[in-house]
Amino acid sequence: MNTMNPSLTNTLETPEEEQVPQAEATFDDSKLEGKTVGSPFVSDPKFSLRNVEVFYGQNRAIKGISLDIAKNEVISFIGPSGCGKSTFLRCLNRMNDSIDICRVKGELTLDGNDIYDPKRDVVELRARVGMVFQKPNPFPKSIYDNVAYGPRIHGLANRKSDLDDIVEKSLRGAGLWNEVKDRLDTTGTGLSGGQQQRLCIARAIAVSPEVVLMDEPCSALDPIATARIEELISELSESYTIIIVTHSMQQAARVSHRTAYFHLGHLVEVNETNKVFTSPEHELTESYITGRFG
Ligand SMILES: Nc1ncnc2c1ncn2[C@@H]1O[C@H](COP(=O)(O)OP(=O)(O)OP(=O)(O)O)[C@@H](O)[C@H]1O
Repeated sequence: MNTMNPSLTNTLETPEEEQVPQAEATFDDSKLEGKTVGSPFVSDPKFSLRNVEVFYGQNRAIKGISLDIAKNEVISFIGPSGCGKSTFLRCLNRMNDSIDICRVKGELTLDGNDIYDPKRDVVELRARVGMVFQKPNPFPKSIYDNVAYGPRIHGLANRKSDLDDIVEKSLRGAGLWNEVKDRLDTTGTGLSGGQQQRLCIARAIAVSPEVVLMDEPCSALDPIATARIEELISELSESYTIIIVTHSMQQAARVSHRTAYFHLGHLVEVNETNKVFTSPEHELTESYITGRFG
């Protein structure tokens, strides 16, 4: 595709450190609003998200995004730094609630029910929609207690043997059981970075979520640990809907069914991952995946 907007092309030829500010200054992004190209909608969505806007004080960080996410889908969110990927992800289990200046508008439903209903039990929502963060963040507790924590507070096990089963099943699901089964009472923070991230995945799946949100889950990991987590994502997608924010286009290409490209708070394109990386529909997607900015 060689139909770059001339003002954008000029911007992209500026020195690297000036690219992003100049792109934002010269590129009129208002024409992107509500104009997502590709296939943002599905027939039987797990999440239905319509006209979503997110404000931090006066700053409109998400600008009227509409998207469906299917059951058992793996979808990647990609785009330049600051384009709103994490903000949009955090709307899905109301993690933004903890930020005082943050306001979310629009219609966001999970299985047809309003995520932002004031009567909604947010603890229950976050059990259904779990989250794995960029930096592995195990509790300073034993490996066993890290995984048992959620099932205990949600009352998922009446007997110790039930809890033992959940811990084993979750650690197996996260591909960590064989490495830790003989030291479950040692501290989770003593594991390697990749093991800690798998422990956090075990902790997330221990409460039987339906969805797992992953915000750059491999950015602190080496290539071997990253490969292990990516394998795990493929395995987990048989049981869970997975939404992953990533800066690695190779990772998005390897793990996801669809890929969503964000730009300056807009959702520019959503398509089958293969299409996004081989024949993107939007010139901004093409510019990003070919490394012209971002
Ligand atoms: N807690 C916050 N308070 C105020 N503004 C915020 C907050 N978090 C994010 N923002 C702003 O919202 C916009 C989107 O940020 P966000 O972190 O969602 O982008 P991102 O695409 O995930 O970026 P990155 O790839 O760098 O993590 C940015 O302008 C950012 O400065």
